[in-house]
Amino acid sequence: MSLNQNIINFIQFAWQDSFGNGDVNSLGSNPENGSSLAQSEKAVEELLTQQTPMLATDDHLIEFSEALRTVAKALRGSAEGKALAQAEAAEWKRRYELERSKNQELLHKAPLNGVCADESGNKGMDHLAKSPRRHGQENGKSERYSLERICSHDVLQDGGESNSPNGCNNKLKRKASFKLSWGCKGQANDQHKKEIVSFESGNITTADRSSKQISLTWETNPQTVIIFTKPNSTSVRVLSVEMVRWLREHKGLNVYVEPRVKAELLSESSSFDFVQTWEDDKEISLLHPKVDLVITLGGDGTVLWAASMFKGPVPPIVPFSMGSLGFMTPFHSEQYRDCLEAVLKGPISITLRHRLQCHIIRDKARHDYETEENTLVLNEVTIDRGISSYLTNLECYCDNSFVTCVQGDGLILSTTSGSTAYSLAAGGSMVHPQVPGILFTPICPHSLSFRPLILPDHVTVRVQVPFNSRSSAWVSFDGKGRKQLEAGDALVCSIAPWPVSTACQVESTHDFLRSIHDGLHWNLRKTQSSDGPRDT
Ligand SMILES: NC(=O)c1ccc[n+]([C@@H]2O[C@H](COP(=O)([O-])OP(=O)(O)OC[C@H]3O[C@@H](n4cnc5c(N)ncnc54)[C@H](O)[C@@H]3O)[C@@H](O)[C@H]2O)c1
Ligand SMILES: Nc1ncnc2c1ncn2[C@@H]1O[C@H](COP(=O)(O)OP(=O)(O)OP(=O)(O)O)[C@@H](O)[C@H]1O
Repeated sequence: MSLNQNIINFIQFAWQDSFGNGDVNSLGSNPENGSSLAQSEKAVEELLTQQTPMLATDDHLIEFSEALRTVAKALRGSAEGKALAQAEAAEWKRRYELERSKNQELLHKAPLNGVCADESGNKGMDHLAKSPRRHGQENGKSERYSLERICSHDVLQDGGESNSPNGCNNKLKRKASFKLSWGCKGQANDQHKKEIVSFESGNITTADRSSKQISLTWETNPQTVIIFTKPNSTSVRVLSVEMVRWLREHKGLNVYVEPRVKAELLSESSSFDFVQTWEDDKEISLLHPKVDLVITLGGDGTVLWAASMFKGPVPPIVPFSMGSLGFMTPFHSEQYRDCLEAVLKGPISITLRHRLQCHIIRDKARHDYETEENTLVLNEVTIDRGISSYLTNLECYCDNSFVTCVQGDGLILSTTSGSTAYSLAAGGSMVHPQVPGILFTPICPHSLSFRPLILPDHVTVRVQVPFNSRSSAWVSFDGKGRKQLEAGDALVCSIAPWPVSTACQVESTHDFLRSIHDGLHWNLRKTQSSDGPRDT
């Protein structure tokens, strides 16, 4: 094959892979393609090195070779990603086949063990009877019970009498207990740990695992509160003066406020010099261990603001509504005394709101230490086209699986708390804030079939601006702190280990429904009158 032919082949492969039919398997699963691509890429490199030195003025050639290098880099990245995903898929397939053949084997042996079919003639899970085994054995280190095995189909067979409804005397007594293990990210070094739950009777129920209404009970009295207030609002300013005084004089609490608010309070009266504040945002992140409660006076934006001040754990927030909408602010400011009395006494219902931790990885960063700091969001992280008039082109991956390519105005990765904010406006579902998950909502996708997704809470989502993108993209965090994403840069996002707990007026579900009824007038319609045509 001539070198020129090689270049043509290479460009064809590059074109197909980058802009072609979107078939993830097309390149990696065809070894011929892979090797021809590699040969062509090599040949192009050879050609480029064999070229007589180019004149500095030969701009087209320089541009062309740069473009080829970029394409080669993108191709290599994409092929590596695909290979990884395929290896993982192959491993799962192997495990599945192994499990299936083991089950088949047991199925054949089962009649000899006295296991019978159910009424439908099928053999349920119970036919996977094995030799007697005690629960204690599951704690052993044998490979069979390694934590990777997430469920046990095993049945204890201890020689007792059967109570089988179909009269089959199969000596099965009860199922074996087992454990399920969850991978979870630890705080230290982000190491993966396992959370293990035992199922004593061998029955999986969600009753103990589901996220229930959470109640907070103080074990010692709260002593320190921090108040965040919406700026430039006279009503907020008036209330903050009154509330700080009441908290000190009637409740004997230590009060922290923002430096701006301390100046406002001192301008009212010098008697407010007991109020504490901080110098810079770094200092406030150290306040967490001292503060028992956060109070916000404003709208949802003030709750977002308060949460953003805590880059790690966040004390419980009591949000007073002094804005127009107030999805996350159930408390009425007029009754602040009663509300705070109840909260300080406890117990209180809380909504545990998950946050997303977002991290930008720059293509030009060569070392781990060059990565940027994590940003935590309570509502969402948005990747959009900013001032560019081109479509955004965003490649999205969920763990190592390719999700899709977003071509449109952008993408919202939202928490369930944020599901009623920007994500809702872009067509995403409204989700109860205690449902753990990540909403994947496109903004004006240029495609008829791009419906929003909800992903489970354990995944890591990666959104990458491809090398062939016409423009850069912009990221914003809860509507703030815009950052540019250049071609090759990626945003990586997962559920953060530090949720935000907000106090409920009644309880989580009641408050959520109230906010969608009162705030959005959800499904408000005049009731149809009873007169008129009826089914006969
Ligand atoms: N098209 C849109 O709907 C759109 C566009 C940009 C930003 N936003 C939202 O605004 C948020 C920032 O809020 P802000 O107050 O700082 O800005 P803001 O002052 O521009 O207010 C945005 C509006 O969104 C409401 N809001 C915020 N969080 C909400 C939530 N979880 N559920 C329901 N409504 C919510 C606020 O009450 C406010 O009315 C962003 O996180 C984003 O979700 C929405
Ligand atoms: N303590 C604060 N310091 C600086 N900015 C703040 C603070 N609290 C709120 N903000 C900002 O002020 C803006 C408006 O706040 P907020 O949403 O609470 O009030 P609102 O707009 O009147 O309420 P609503 O959105 O319900 O109508 C938001 O952009 C928010 O980020």
